[in-house]
Amino acid sequence: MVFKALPVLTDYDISPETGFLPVEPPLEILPDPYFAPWEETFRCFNGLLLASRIRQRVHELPVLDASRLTTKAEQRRGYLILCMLSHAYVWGKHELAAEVLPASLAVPWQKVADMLEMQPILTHAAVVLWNWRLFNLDTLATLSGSSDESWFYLVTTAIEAKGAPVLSKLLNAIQLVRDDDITGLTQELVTIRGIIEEIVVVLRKMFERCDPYVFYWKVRPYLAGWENMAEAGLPNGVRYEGVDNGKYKTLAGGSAAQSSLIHALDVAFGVDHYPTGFRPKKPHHHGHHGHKNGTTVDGEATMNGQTDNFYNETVSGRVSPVQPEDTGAGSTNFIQKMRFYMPGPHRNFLTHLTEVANIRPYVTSLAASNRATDEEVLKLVAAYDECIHQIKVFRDVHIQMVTLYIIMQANKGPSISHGGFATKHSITPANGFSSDANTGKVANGDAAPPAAAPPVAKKGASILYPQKIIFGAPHGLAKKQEEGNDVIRGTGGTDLIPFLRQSRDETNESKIVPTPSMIGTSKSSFT
Ligand code: HEM
Repeated sequence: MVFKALPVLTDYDISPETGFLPVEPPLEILPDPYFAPWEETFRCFNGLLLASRIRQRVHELPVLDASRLTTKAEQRRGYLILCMLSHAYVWGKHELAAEVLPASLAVPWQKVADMLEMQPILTHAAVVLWNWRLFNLDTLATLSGSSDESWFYLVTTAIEAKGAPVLSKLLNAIQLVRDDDITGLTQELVTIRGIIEEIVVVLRKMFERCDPYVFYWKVRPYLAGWENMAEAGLPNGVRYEGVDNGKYKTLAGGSAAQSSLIHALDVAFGVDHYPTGFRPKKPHHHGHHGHKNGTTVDGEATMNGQTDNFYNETVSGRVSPVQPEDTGAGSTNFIQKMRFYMPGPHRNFLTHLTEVANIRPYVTSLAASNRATDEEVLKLVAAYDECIHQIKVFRDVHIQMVTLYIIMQANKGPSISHGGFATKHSITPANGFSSDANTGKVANGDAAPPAAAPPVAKKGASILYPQKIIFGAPHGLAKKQEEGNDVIRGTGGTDLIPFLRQSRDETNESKIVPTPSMIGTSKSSFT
């Protein structure tokens, strides 16, 4: 039998030791003095943001040529700087959201994103993979200047580090399936289960030092992208001056849903995800399966090893390199959409992994064969199911986290009526804050810098940071609580908690021997 070659991690910018994290700590400064204007602005951008001076400073920046960032490390540093400065610029502080991003940020941001095969928007890669230093593990940058934000990123970075060794083990497991080595595969799965368990231990650390209030009101607004952001004053997204003739871009904000690590687990274990509310009922796994031989890779487009392949838009299926158009309850699952925001080589790795993933069909076919009651097969099935169970536990804990950090904070409301953010009427020359949305004059009466009359949201946008009405928006799942209606809906028709629950349930239902979900599906458990 001819097998497709297994991916070699290093071909995809992945290290067997550090996984999707770079082996060397990210650069703390760009070595070429040409980029000093960026570094100098970056060094003090938290203070500039707090003083509503960041836009002014950006207007003074020259348009630098990002092609002078020659190494990967330099490109990642440049990308981090431009992500942070651009999100600070667009969302501002006590300012209306800016609808136009000046060329000094837009042009090099697009350029460096292209070099990294990414998008010009704040991503998991920017704030988690390339934003740390080894000083008891610390971040290089935060938007809010808070230790809570550092912790939020660092816990995620630590998950990437803890999970890194799993990647080689997943490839080993795939090889062991090809070798038809049941005992070896069982051992490998037991080790993998242990690693996923450790990931969950790290995940729980989020509760220790990231205050939900600070996260929700001070950090999350800045992670937002510009998709489904009409209520925040960006109905069409953001125009990047000097890029694509200034066409509007709508891009989702940063989310750990972009973590290639979690995607790799789903792909390797054949956990499929469907658009929210569109999920085929999985048939019982015992007694039948869709593959004659789980070790064959050719022709297994969906690799879930079942007969329910009628739905072909699964996450572990192929991923288009272009941005999926439908971001809501339509045909494209949100998790799949997140691959668009990963570094190119990592995204390509997941595609390759999809093509060779064979564990689930193999285990499924054995469980349905006349060897189903052999002790070694029973052990294998148990080991596989325990891996799935740990991924499901990860999602259980994650749902609790989202409930505490988002749903509960949104329900409670801010401790100061405007949540620390200005509404349009509070931005007047009298209060001394920043620019006037309608005239483009800065608050002290001086004319705005000529390069850019502050590009702001349209007249009439009255809510800058609409946490009070948007649930879940910053990661691209805008949620709007309809008046007189208890249901929290996403503007794309999706709903935050149902989406996460479905993802958790899809995991649980991937077990060969079904067990009920640990957390009930009743809505009341989360409200
Ligand atoms: C305070 C902590 C966290 C909050 C509030 C949070 C919030 C969210 C939200 C709102 C979503 C829905 C999709 C979106 O809007 O992006 C999501 C998805 C997701 N998050 Fe988190 N997250 C947190 C921490 C983490 C961490 C540390 C990880 C680890 C990698 C993680 C991994 C994921 C994944 C993989 C998804 C996709 C859904 C799934 O696979 O089931 N999250 N998160």
